[in-house]
Amino acid sequence: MTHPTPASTARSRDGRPRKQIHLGAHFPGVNNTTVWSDPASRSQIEFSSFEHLARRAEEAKLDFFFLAEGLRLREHKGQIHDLDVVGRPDTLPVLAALAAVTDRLGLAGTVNTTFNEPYELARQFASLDILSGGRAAWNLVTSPDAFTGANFRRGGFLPYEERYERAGELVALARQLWDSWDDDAVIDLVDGQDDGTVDVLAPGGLVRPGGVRPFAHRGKHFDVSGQFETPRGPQGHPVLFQAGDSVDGRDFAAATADVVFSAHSAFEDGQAFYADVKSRLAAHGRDRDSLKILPATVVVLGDTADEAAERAREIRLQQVPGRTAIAFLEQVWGRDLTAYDPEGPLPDVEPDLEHLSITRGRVRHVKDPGPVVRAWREKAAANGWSIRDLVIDVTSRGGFVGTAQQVADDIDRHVQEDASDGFILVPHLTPAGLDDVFDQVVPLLQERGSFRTEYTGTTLRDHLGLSRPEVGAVPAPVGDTVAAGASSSARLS
Ligand SMILES: Cc1cc2nc3c(=O)[nH]c(=O)nc-3n(C[C@H](O)[C@H](O)[C@H](O)COP(=O)(O)O)c2cc1C
Repeated sequence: MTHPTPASTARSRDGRPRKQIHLGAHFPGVNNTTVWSDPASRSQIEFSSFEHLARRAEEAKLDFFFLAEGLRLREHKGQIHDLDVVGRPDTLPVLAALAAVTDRLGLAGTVNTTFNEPYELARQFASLDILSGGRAAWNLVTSPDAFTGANFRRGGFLPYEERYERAGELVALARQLWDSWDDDAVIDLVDGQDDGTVDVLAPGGLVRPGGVRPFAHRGKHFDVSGQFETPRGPQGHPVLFQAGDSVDGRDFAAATADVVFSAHSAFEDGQAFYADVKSRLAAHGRDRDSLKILPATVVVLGDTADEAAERAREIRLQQVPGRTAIAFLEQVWGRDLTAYDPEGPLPDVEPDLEHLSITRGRVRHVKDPGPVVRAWREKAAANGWSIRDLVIDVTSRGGFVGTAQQVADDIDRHVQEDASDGFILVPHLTPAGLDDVFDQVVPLLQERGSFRTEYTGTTLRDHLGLSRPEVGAVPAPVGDTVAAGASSSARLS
């Protein structure tokens, strides 16, 4: 099922061939991971910011650039949440623009499966794959909340338990659309020769008889039929990422995804998640290497371990100023806590169960705050912590903190010992926050033979060691799928 990952003869400590590390560069969204108040931070919306991170990631030979998505401005107590930056552009135009200024870097975009239609998404990602020469990836997310859904044309939200059902039908349908074109469907008009190669990018004009087939599908969530407009991309199907953590999410990943974007970056937690998700693959007839698991992580470097730890502490203090700490507690307490001093003890009032959705849009709501509040009070009392100290602790994302050598050792250990297949690196500063990782840590990973020194392929599937799907190799969507029999030999318009 998979290509061998780029060759290295080096072996890991237990004698297995050394696994090759996969690395992505995450362009932060509008949350407080980036210290927006730092003078070194730039715009979250100007193209130069995206371009900086993408160019530097490509120079460091990373696998891909990664964009998250938020579809509605967050609100807090009825107001736009503006403690961090507000507003961001749509994912796909940004990636298309980056395709023009990069050459090999994969371009991964998060796009929701609940609010969009399969034809639109299949066409957009096939187009990105074509424009980028085979570098497109789609991170499938399923957030179904009504607050976000109200922005969409059908008020388009779903019952929570149906989100993966719709996602599964949508992706299977997208694959059917991508497969409705043969790789060599277009006859090259320049030389008119049938040389049997993938001719998607040739200046074609004639469709080979039978090379493009109509589709028709009637299922629970979609009832569509027609002909797909966009030729099959260089990768056949864009690489599919999945981000979702529940049992349903893990099964969906095992059935569907090429990459899982996870939050399990700590070593033991990572190993448990890795074993769990990989063990689900066999039931879908897939081998372990056909799915890569890449947790998000942050890296803080220093000349000594102590210096790095000190810097990490400073970054956390910048990420969680007093007002942010209070706003975070208000999400759990469901009430206004602005009268409390963030440098003082936790609020003595109890949570207001009537108003738990005080914050709306891409946040996790605590269903029963009682046990959470009790545990936090105990933790704060035991450590002598203020509100701000506690919020810094409970919102910590862990990550790698140390000298470049220590961080390289640690990243490699996680990969060689199956806590992950690599990482999606999240910077503290936008857009230059990963420059020191590229300059100092990546060369050490390269020296030990765990990370490529040159790209050996042209597509993201090549970088990740993933096979290129053949036409028709994946199952049809659940529902009535009309076999794509009748052929089209019409001239392309
Ligand atoms: C690491 C990670 C990153 C995510 N990134 C996004 C995102 O950028 N946009 C979004 O709408 N949802 C995002 N999600 C939310 C998931 O798509 C999903 O809606 C959520 O995790 C609930 O699904 P689950 O119950 O299977 O975990 C992310 C989830 C995880 C675990």
